[in-house]
Amino acid sequence: MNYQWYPGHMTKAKRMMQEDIKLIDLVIELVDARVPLSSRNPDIDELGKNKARLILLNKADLASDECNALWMAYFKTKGYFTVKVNSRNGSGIKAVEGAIQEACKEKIERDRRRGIKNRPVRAMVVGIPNVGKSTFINTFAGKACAKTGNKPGVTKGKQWIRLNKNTELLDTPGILWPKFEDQTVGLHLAMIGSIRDEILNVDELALELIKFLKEHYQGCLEERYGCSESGDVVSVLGEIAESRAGRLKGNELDYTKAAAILIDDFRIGRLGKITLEFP
Ligand SMILES: Nc1nc2c(ncn2[C@@H]2O[C@H](COP(=O)(O)OP(=O)(O)OP(=O)(O)O)[C@@H](O)[C@H]2O)c(=O)[nH]1
Repeated sequence: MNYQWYPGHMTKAKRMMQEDIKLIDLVIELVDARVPLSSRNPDIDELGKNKARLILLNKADLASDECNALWMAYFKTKGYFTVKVNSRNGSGIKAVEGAIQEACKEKIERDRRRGIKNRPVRAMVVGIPNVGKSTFINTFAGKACAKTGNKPGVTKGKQWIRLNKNTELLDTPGILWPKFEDQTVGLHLAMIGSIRDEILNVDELALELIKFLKEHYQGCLEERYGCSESGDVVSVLGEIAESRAGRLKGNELDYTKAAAILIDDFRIGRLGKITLEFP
């Protein structure tokens, strides 16, 4: 689902997050491994202060392995526990359990000192639209997905998923709005598909993507479309149109269709594992 954010939506989302965050020990923040900076929400550090934090580089299957490693190291230096995952097929998911325990070590230790035994860690998943929150929750909860029902003393209507004897997860993720002010951020979010396509100029997006790929992932357009990559961005798009999009009336090249094909191929990983941002 795609969202359009208005000030009212943002205020409401923030209020809901503030409510939910009171109930938990750990914030599990999903970012898109292809755009780890742009897919972070500007307010999450403030909202999640005093909480244990875990960052998941989701959709790691679509991002460059080398960049995934660099981003993991980057977030580590910033003091976050980080795991790369593919929520769709479950790879990396096992490591999340260990990371949760690591990230909540202090809390577990504190409980132990106070003589509190077996109080599970409570966590919630947060992230911008389309980053994979529901997919992650479903995969992570897996078959063990036994909803615990409303708990007395906890806000009415909250459902907790008991993951194991140590961990409970709020079943509804916190939806965070993305940053908008920065043009590059907008562009990157558009490329990965987290901004409504109706409000985008797909041709422009495709030209920007071609420019980026020519510079950082040489050969990937050639491999996919058999185009030369040596010309300017418009002529590369023209070559893609030539080979993939068919002709318009009057024998004109269909640039818009070519642009849509290119963007789609990128989003589902047909151009290879591509990261758009570097630490
Ligand atoms: N390749 C790949 N696709 C993923 C992964 N995780 C989620 N997806 C896909 O990304 C899309 C969005 O996933 P959702 O789980 O609906 O994302 P969400 O964050 O809950 O989205 P909203 O409900 O819009 O907030 C779906 O098409 C998923 O199949 C992943 O790790 N790898």
